[in-house]
This record gives sequence, C-alpha cells and structure tokens, in this order.
Amino acid sequence: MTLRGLYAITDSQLLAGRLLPYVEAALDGGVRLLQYRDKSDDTARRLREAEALQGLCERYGSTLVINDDAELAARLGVGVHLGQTDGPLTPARALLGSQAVIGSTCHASLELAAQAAREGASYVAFGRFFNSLTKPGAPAANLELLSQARAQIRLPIAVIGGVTLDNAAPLVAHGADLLAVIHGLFGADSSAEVTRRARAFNALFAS
Ligand SMILES: Cc1ncc(COP(=O)(O)OP(=O)(O)O)c(N)n1
Ligand SMILES: Cc1nc(C(=O)O)sc1CCOP(=O)(O)O
Ligand SMILES: [Mg+2]
Repeated sequence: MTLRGLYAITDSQLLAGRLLPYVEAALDGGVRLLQYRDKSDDTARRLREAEALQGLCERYGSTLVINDDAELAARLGVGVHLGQTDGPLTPARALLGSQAVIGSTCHASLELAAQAAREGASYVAFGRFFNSLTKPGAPAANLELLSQARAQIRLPIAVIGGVTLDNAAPLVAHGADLLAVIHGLFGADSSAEVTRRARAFNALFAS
C-alpha cells in the first residue's frame, strides 16, 4: 500500500463509547491507515476492539496497525507500530511477514531512523512537533529535523504530536508522508466533523 496521507490513531479515553462510529467516520473521510492505540492491559477488550476495527478496515479497504503489541498484530494478521521500548523490529518483521506495515518511533533522531530502516521498518515516525494533549511529555522534534530526514531517508516519514488542520501544512511541505493524528481528528463533537477533518487532512496531500 502507499503510505501517504492521514494516519488516524485511536485513543481509548477520547473515544470511550464512540470508538467504532468515530473510526468509521474517519474511514469514510478517506483514512487509509489506522492505528489501534490502547495502553491498557485489558487483553480481552483489546482483542475485541482490534477485531472490530479490522472488520471496519476491511470494509473500507484500509490498513490496520496495532500499537505496541506484535503478538496481537500477528494474531490478526495486521501491522504493528513499535516504540523504542516496545521490542525489536527484526523479530517483528519475521513474525508478521514482508507485507506487513511496521512503524518505528524515532523521536528526533536520524540515527534511530537509519537503524529502523536497516531493521525492516515500513515507515519511521518523528515527533512530537507541537504541544500534544495526548502525550504532553513526548520529546520534541522540529521542521529542520524533518527536512534533514527527508533528504536522508527513503522510507515514508510519519509525523506526530499535536498535529491539527491549522498546523499540518508545513509538515507536508517539509516532506512528511503521513500525518499521525489523535486529538486533531477525533477530538471532534460529531462523527460528521471527524469525516470533514479527515477529508481536509488528506486534501493537504493533493498537490
Ligand atoms: C505513528 C506513531 N508515531 C509514534 C508513536 C509513539 O510510539 P511510542 O513511542 O511507542 O509511544 P506510545 O504510542 O506507545 O505511547 C505512535 N504510537 N505512532
Ligand atoms: C502517541 C504519541 N507519540 C508521540 C511522539 O512524539 O512519539 S506524540 C503522541 C500523541 C499524539 O496524539 P495527538 O495527535 O493528540 O497529539
Ligand atoms: Mg509504544
């Protein structure tokens, strides 16, 4: 699949009681890459929700990625996003196969990105670029780093952290392929507004 456009990420607190309708609204708005991010250890709920999201993604022709949990990803036959403390990439690639989407958090480090590329990542993620309501303490990245990454790295680049419709355009202009967004997409008052935002994010990649 082409890794370019809006990358929607779920949040268990923000989407409590409305996970499926809001995700479906995002898919309806053109989201082609969705990450299920649930930091709880409720294994049964995580499996149930991930399976439901997998069904939705199949209906819309979109790709599902599981945050943190390569075992759950393998069970469903989908992708995984791994941070620096979530386990190594090479065994995850062996477990999930050559076609799986595997992402790697690289914070603001070109060295980590080069290593992720060597170890089989499908995309590298840099952030946080702006103040994030979801993860305020994440290490900061900036546009200069993004330009350097674009010049050096052939893999698709995801950017994350406080991305909204108001601040996303410069990220795309500096070489971002994927806008990874939680609040800026799902912090909406209605599913119709989620769909509108998803379309507007993807329109930033039109030219
Ligand atoms: C696309 C994308 N980029 C970065 C992250 C953050 O991953 P990580 O550092 O492992 O932090 P948690 O999300 O697990 O709290 C991500 N999930 N997705
Ligand atoms: C999960 C996550 N990782 C980050 C990083 O910088 O690695 S920032 C972040 C939170 C993204 O949510 P929002 O779009 O609401 O800011
Ligand atoms: Mg993680």
